Amino acid sequence: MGSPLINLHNISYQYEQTKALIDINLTIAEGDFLAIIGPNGSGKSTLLKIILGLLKPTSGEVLLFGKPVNQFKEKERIGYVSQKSNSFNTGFPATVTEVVRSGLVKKTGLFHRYPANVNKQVRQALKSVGMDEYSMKNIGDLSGGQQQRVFIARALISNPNVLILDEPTVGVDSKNVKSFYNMLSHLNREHNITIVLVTHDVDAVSKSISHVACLNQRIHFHGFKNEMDQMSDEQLEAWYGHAVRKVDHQSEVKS
Ligand SMILES: Nc1ncnc2c1ncn2[C@@H]1O[C@H](COP(=O)(O)OP(=O)(O)OP(=O)(O)O)[C@@H](O)[C@H]1O
Repeated sequence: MGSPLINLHNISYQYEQTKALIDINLTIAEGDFLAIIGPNGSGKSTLLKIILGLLKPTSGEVLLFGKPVNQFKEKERIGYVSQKSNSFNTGFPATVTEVVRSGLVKKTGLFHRYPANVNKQVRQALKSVGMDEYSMKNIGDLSGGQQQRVFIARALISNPNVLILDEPTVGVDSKNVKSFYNMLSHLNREHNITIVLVTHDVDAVSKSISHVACLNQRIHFHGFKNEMDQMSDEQLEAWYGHAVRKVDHQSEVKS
């Protein structure tokens, strides 16, 4: 196991009326590709916001690279692509290059100059998501999946160690979901980027991930993805809140 990059200790979170998270303990290590899965309203987005320091837990502690989240200053080490990235105003006349370059703003500040090698950095980021041929296109002229790749390139331009994605395949048509997850797998394996994502595509994502966390207010399972198959029906029911039936897609295809 790689060194721990994100540690959550006894995290709980309460919105005014709703208990969203209860006593979450989770360690994400260098090199992990973790999918957080769970039914609607199970606290997935809340958990990501707590990791990113956008919400302060009601109780518990978050450590990023060994430091408490409020003392962690190297924000560029964690890239984030929110669920709403591709609801960006696509009528806005920005090229793919401009969108990716804007990922450096948090590093340079609004009124600072971009570094001299910015064009090379943009090219590398676009290449790593398979979009280098689209650099001069208008972002509004791309498909949902292509736009999402550009937003990932924007997150990658500051060379993060960790990439956090909230439902990145919303807006990606089903035939492109597989190649989208292959691209994330490539970033994880070849560029050594630790990936944490929230998704509902349990089946499509399962070929790419190393770990899975099943969340429904509490963590009902966290471990290697092949161990998830050993969850008992009782554990599955407790997780989902109602009876669930396991479907083996492999045997469905064979029979
Ligand atoms: N800003 C908020 N104010 C009050 N309650 C909220 C707020 N955001 C989320 N909640 C509630 O907290 C719970 C967890 O919500 P969260 O968005 O984290 O779930 P989720 O698993 O990401 O859901 P989905 O899969 O539907 O996106 C839900 O019951 C939700 O209604």
